[in-house]
Formats: sequence, C-alpha cells, structure tokens
Amino acid sequence: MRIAITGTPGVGKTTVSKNLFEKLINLENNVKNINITEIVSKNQLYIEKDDEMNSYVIDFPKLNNFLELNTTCEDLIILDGHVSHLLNPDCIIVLRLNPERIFDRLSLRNYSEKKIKENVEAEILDVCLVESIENNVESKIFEIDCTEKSVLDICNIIISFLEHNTPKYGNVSWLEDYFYMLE
Ligand SMILES: Nc1ncnc2c1ncn2[C@@H]1O[C@H](COP(=O)(O)OP(=O)(O)O)[C@@H](O)[C@H]1O
Repeated sequence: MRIAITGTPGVGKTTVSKNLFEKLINLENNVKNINITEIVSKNQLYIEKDDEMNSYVIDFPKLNNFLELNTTCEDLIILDGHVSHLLNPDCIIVLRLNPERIFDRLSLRNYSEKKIKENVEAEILDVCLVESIENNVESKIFEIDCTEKSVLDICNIIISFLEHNTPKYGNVSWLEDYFYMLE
C-alpha cells in the first residue's frame, strides 16, 4: 500500500513522514519511508537538473520502475514528496500550511526569491490538491491544514484516516486572505 504525503515544499512532509514511519513501524514491520527527492538524486531518476531552481526534472517512468523493483505490494510505503500524488498511491495526504509560514520556512532554507515566490503561489492556488484530484480517484484524498498543529497531532490524524478511511478535502482556502502574496 502506497501512502502519498504531498504538499508544497516547506509544508512539513519530511518531518511528518519520519514521525509517521516511527509510529507505524511499532504496529507493522513492513513499513518503508521513501523520500522521493533523495532517491531521484541518488539513483539519477531524472531527465535533467534545473540549476537555477536547484531542482530535478523527474523521469517518471524510471522512478516508477525503481519503486516497482524496490518495494512489494505487502509493504506499507510512505512516499514523501511533492509529486508523490502522481505515483499511483492508494491514498493521498495533502498537507497544507498558511502561505506566510511557507514563506518563512523557505526563506530559512535560503531558497532564491523566485523559488520562494513560485512555491508560495503554488500553496495559495492549491496546486498539489488540484493535481491530486486530477490524477486520482477523489475518495483517496485527505487534506490537513497543518498550520496550528503539532507533528504528533498530524500523525494521529493521518493514522485515524488510515483506520477509518474517511476522505476529506476542500476546507482549506488561502486565496482571499493571501491574494496580496500573488501580486
Ligand atoms: N507541525 C509542525 N510544527 C512546527 N514545525 C514544523 C512542523 N512540521 C514541519 N515543521 C518544520 O518546518 C520545516 C520544514 O519541514 P519539512 O518537513 O522539511 O517540509 P517539506 O518536507 O514539506 O519541505 C522544518 O524546519 C520542520 O522542522
């Protein structure tokens, strides 16, 4: 089973995925936590590197093939990455965060102004959620506003979703309050 943890960079995917892994490994022993950026970089699963944006243009057939070869259908696989919703997941957790917080977190990473703006805009315009809906059955999608939540709370919400399978999205809307950040 593939659990996609998706969302705009800075939203908390890697932090949540690591903590979720620690919780799930206590319940089952076939849990894997896969950071997409890490495996793409390490195994050259990309078409090219965008030096200006310091990011990869992913080779999706190669990446899918890599996942097929390195996992089994018995595994409980956490896919940590902002394209994980495009990797044939069984369920998709879309993490959301107030765009001002995204701005602060990405500024701390010393991202370029262009990269910060692009990602803040993506969060305001719901890009990961829209892509998730476009590429998957809607019943797989669960969206969480992480803004005022601890990592532990977020993990517990995800586990509850996995247990009860109650899809939910559409409650997060930044556009009105943060429109000024698009200008
Ligand atoms: N729920 C949270 N509360 C407070 N800080 C968080 C939370 N989730 C993540 N962070 C912090 O935000 C930063 C970005 O998190 P990270 O997991 O790297 O995001 P992503 O993988 O989506 O790019 C890290 O410094 C992390 O410690």
